[in-house]
Amino acid sequence: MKKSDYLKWDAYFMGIALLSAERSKDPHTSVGACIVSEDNKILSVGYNGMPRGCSDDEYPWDRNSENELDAKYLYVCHAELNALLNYTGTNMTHAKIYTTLFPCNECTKALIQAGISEVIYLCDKYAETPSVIAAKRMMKSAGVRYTPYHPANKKIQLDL
Ligand SMILES: O=c1ccn([C@H]2C[C@H](O)[C@@H](COP(=O)(O)O)O2)c(=O)[nH]1
Ligand SMILES: [Zn+2]
Repeated sequence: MKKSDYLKWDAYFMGIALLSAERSKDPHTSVGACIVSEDNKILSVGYNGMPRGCSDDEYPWDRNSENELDAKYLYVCHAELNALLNYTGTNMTHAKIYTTLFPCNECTKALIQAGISEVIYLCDKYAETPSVIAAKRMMKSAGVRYTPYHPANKKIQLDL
């Protein structure tokens, strides 16, 4: 008889998003994303980080700074956008994205334009912000479903 405690698709893909988030250098919020085709093939992954050529050590990771130029927000490339940009194929129509944080309005615009049809998210801690409210509005208009991830109550320990 086959084993029954194998990793189900949703947990597998959210697990990959969580593992990708571990690559982030953001000390406050690490985000990971995994884009999956409708037939459950992984198309791309991403995490939030500084753009290529912009050193993690030189650019700021602060949240609040008197000068906007000394905070991370103007520079950091979001996980969902990185996942889109890391895709080397040609067709994302009907693909899903698993993300550890609900996408902001800017990522949402790009996800919609790329043809993503569903967003599965782990955390929605910025739900009350205009960015996420606008993101949900656009997703509704564009027919992009957004679904909270239902925890599988499965613990995986990786000894790396
Ligand atoms: O759609 C999103 C929204 C945010 N992020 C990243 C951008 C930042 O690195 C963090 C948010 O930092 P806070 O300190 O929690 O404000 O999350 C993202 O990747 N995708
Ligand atoms: Zn974003």
